[in-house]
This record gives sequence, C-alpha cells and structure tokens, in this order.
Amino acid sequence: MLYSENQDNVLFHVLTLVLQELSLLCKRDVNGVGMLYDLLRSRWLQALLKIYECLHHYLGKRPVPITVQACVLNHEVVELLHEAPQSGEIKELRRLLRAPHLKALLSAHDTVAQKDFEPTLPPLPDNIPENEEAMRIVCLVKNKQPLGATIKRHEITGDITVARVIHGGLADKSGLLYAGDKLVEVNGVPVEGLEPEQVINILALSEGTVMFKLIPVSDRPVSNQTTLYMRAMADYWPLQDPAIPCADAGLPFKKGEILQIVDQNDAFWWQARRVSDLCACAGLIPSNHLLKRKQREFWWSQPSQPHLCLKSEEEFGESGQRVFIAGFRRSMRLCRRKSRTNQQSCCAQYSSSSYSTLAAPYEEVVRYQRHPADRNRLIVLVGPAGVGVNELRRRLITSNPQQFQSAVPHTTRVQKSYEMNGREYHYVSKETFENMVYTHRMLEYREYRGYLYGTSVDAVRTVLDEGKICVVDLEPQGIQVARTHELKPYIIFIKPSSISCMRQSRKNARIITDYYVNMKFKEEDLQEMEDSAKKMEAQFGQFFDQVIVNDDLQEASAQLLSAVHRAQDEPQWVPTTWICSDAQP
Ligand SMILES: Nc1ncnc2c1ncn2[C@@H]1O[C@H](COP(=O)(O)OP(=O)(O)OP(=O)(O)O)[C@@H](O)[C@H]1O
Repeated sequence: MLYSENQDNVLFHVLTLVLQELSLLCKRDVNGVGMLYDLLRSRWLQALLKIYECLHHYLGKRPVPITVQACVLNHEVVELLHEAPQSGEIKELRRLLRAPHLKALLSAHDTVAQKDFEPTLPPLPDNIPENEEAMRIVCLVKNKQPLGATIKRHEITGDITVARVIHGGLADKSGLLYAGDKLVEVNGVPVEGLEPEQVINILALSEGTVMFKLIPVSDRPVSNQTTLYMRAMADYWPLQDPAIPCADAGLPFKKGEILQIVDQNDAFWWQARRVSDLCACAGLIPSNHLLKRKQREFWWSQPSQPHLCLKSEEEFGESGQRVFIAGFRRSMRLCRRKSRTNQQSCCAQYSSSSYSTLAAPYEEVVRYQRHPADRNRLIVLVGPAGVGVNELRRRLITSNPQQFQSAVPHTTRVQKSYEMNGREYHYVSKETFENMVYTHRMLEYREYRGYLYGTSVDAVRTVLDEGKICVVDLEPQGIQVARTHELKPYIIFIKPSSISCMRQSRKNARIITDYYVNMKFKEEDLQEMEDSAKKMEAQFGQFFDQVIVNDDLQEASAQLLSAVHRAQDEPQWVPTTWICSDAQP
C-alpha cells in the first residue's frame, strides 16, 4: 500500500526507485524516457510531493496532547537527572522541573488532556428509508439554556417550520438550523399534525441532547444585515404582548435604552440586544412599523390626555449677585392657585406636540464624542417646579462663570430703569418676537400678563460662540425643539427625592414666587412635585441623558458638574441625524 498513516515519505521512496529505473533506461536511450526522467526530477514536482507528504502526515490528526501524563513524565525526567553528573546546569534544571508553578501547570494540562469535550451523541437511527436523502439529522446539546429558535405552522401546508433563529442562541451558534427548515421529527416523535405548542412542549421536556430530523430549506436566507443602534422611545413588555410570536424570546426594554439591532429581515419582528448587555443572546422586538401601529392603537384607546399646564412666570433677575444669571423660571404652584381664581391663562405654547414622540418608536443613534475644537453641547435642565433646577443652575454657573453661562431671554415687556438690555432680557417688539416664533428661532416661549417671554436659539448660540457651556432650563415640551444637529443638547432631568426625604431636606427651603415670598413647602407642594416628576418621566424620559436626584444639594451639585463635563468630554449616544454632515436640524 502506498498511503498508510505510519509510513512516512513512502511516495518519495517510490519516486526515488522509479528515477533509478529510468536512469538505467536513459542510458539505453529508449524513446521518451529522457523527457519522463526530467519531469520526475523537476524541482516543482518534488516540492509538490513534499507538500503532499506533509499534509498527508497531519491528515486525520487532532490537536491532542502528546501525552496525557505530563506529571509522570516530569517526575521521571527529574529522577533521571538525579542520576546524571550534578553540574550547575543540571541542578538548575532539576530545580525548575520541581518548581510548584510548573507542577501546577502540568497537572492542569493532564486534567484537560484526559477530558473528553465532545458530547456523546446518540447513534443515528439505522432504519432511515431510502427516499429520505434530503433529510438532515441535527443533534444539539442543551445546557438548560433555550434552543434560540422559534417555530411556526405553515398556514396552507400545515408544516411545522423553523420561523427564526435567534442571534447568539444555541441554534445560531451550532450553524445547523435555519429559518425555513421543515421539522419532521423531534426526539424521534413525528411532528406531523402537531400544534407548534405541542412541539415546544416536547422540546421543553427534553434535557441534554435534542435530535431534529428535518428537511433543509432550499433557499437559505443570505444575511446582509448591518448592525444598527436605536434609542427606544417607548417601553415594551413582551409578556404583555399577545401578538409576539414567542413571548419567551422577547426582549423587554424601557424608553431611553439603547438597543443594538442585529436582524431586520422580518418586517414585523426585529432581533436586538441591549447595549448594556451585548454578550446576551438577542431577543425579539417589534419593528419600527409594528411598534408605531401599536402606539397608535394604544393612544386612541386611552381617554383624552389633558394638556400639561406647566407654568407662567414674571421676569426674574438676581441683580444683587456678583454673577448675573438671566432666566425666567419661577415657581408655578402658587401662581396656578391664584390663576385658577383669576381665570388667567397659564398654558405654555409650544411649537411641537407630544404626539410627535409617538410618531417615532425608535430613534437611530450613534456614539458621538465632541471634538475639542467643536462648540460645546448645550446643557438643558428639566424638572418639576420647585425641585431645585434654578438653584442647581445658579450654583453651577457661579462655580465658574468663565465656563458656564445661561442664555439671556427675550421679552416684549418694557425695560425697567435698573435693567440693562441684553443682561436681564433682550427687549424686543411684539412683531419681532412673533417673527422669531414663526421662523422657529425660539426654543420655548409663553405669554404672561399680556407680554411674551422666551429663550431664543440665537441667545444660546451667542454663549456657545464664546466657547462657554450654555446651561438653560426648559419645560419638557421644549426638549424636542432644542434637539438639533447644531445644539446637540445634553438633557439632564432633576428628579425630586421621596416625599419623606424632601420633608427633611426642604425644611428650611422657600418657594420663590411673585405672589408670596418666603413661602415654606407644604405637603401638597411636595406631592405635586412628585406627581409632576412622574408625568415628565413617563412622557419625556426617553430624551433624558442623565437623571439627578436632588436630595442633598451639595451632592446633586457635584453630580451636575460631573455630568456636564461628561457631556462635553466623553462619548455619548446621539441621534444619527446630528452627525451626518448634511443633516438638517
Ligand atoms: N436639595 C435641596 N435641599 C434643600 N433645599 C433645596 C434643594 N434644592 C432646592 N432647594 C430650595 O428649594 C427652593 C426652590 O428651588 P428652585 O427655585 O431652584 O426650584 P425650581 O426647580 O427652579 O422651581 P421653580 O421653577 O418653581 O423656581 C429654593 O429655596 C432652593 O434653595
């Protein structure tokens, strides 16, 4: 036999003999022998044969250890060295071979070498009929984890097929099951006529090895998916969704969470992971289209949503301070109580409605790191009235007025004698103000006592152009107006602590309003703050980049400072449209 596992260089040996024979024939000058002799002697043929011999040598060899008893071998070597002449080198070698770390390493090697990591698979059934060549037998070893595949019944043929294979799951990793494969048997049980739930039951009861007999799908789907990242703009609970094909395979998520979308092949059900848990197996989530439809259905099934009446204000200036901080936030609680009796309008007017939130269940995002030469990101503080937004903003700005500044608001009211145009407010005519509103140059605005007040994009831009960090506070409805490619706002939600904590921390705090000064926080104020915070989180939580609980003022101020720096200096998820060079605001 020419080719045998334990006969090395056999081919070479034979070739040498042939060449010897030919050389004799050459001398006798037989026709064509010279050419054959040259061919067999050529270097390229010799090289090819050498490669062949090498490959053949390793054919069928598995990368197993040379010995499974390295410890014994080591011991024997040490003993032999003991008998050898005791030169310095021999002594050193003996010391090395007896060192505990080497012994531990060899012991670990032996343990691994003796283990059989191949699962023991059951023998193939020997009664497979001849007409079943197209079938495939797939054995998967389950280690308590789910199989990572869903099945469905074909509406017309009634066949049970693999509906989808979940990315990162057992079936996916095996590379043996594909969407569209038709199941014939599961663990020897024919699935014909069974409901998908019955098949799932068979699978659920099986432990260890699961054997599928299946007819492979003829056109295996080619995966040309690119990985996308989406911010969830709504909550989703698969266990409460009767429409999900397999609730256990669903991925629950909360608004604001960033999801890695790994499969969008299905128009209705995508596969995704949370970026906070990328090692996990993917789960099913409703596609953009499907979630939008669900949101609409939910929206219309709800009783009409009351419009959030937030606050009105009067001018606000802290001229007594060394650092002048412009802004017009002022507590609404007492204003509102008074306004109810006076029938004053206190509804804010905004250019975007909250319904537009519902229009986008997901927002595509990318990781963005501000370049040091770029303008700073706008910092937006949001929170219920009285929670301490002003206090925290004031503390931040006074801590470093060279770095932090607020935007000077615009107003149509008359300038007071002690005020300076461009310091407390920009004083403009009603026509100019309205023109700014119509041309979308106001982040937010409102009317109070017949005058208009608002924060303009221009005022923010002025601060940013000076290389400073602009810090504004907005009503939550203003967030979407501020979310532009140009301003790239970082939204920080200031959240009240629990009512019991606030009873303590707000003991000496005072509500600042136009009607009463030095008003202490009452129980109903704290309750109102908590309710308002809950509503804000429920409606706008998806936009919050950071949440700071304002319990201890010092601590909250420190958290705000580090959040503001993080926003400027560390990578953050932002909408893809902010980064595209041709993006529109
Ligand atoms: N963590 C805190 N502990 C104690 N007092 C606080 C804390 N945060 C804020 N305060 C105090 O609560 C009062 C209201 O705070 P602030 O005016 O900043 O609220 P606001 O959120 O801006 O609300 P508004 O818009 O109603 O003015 C102030 O007297 C402030 O000093």
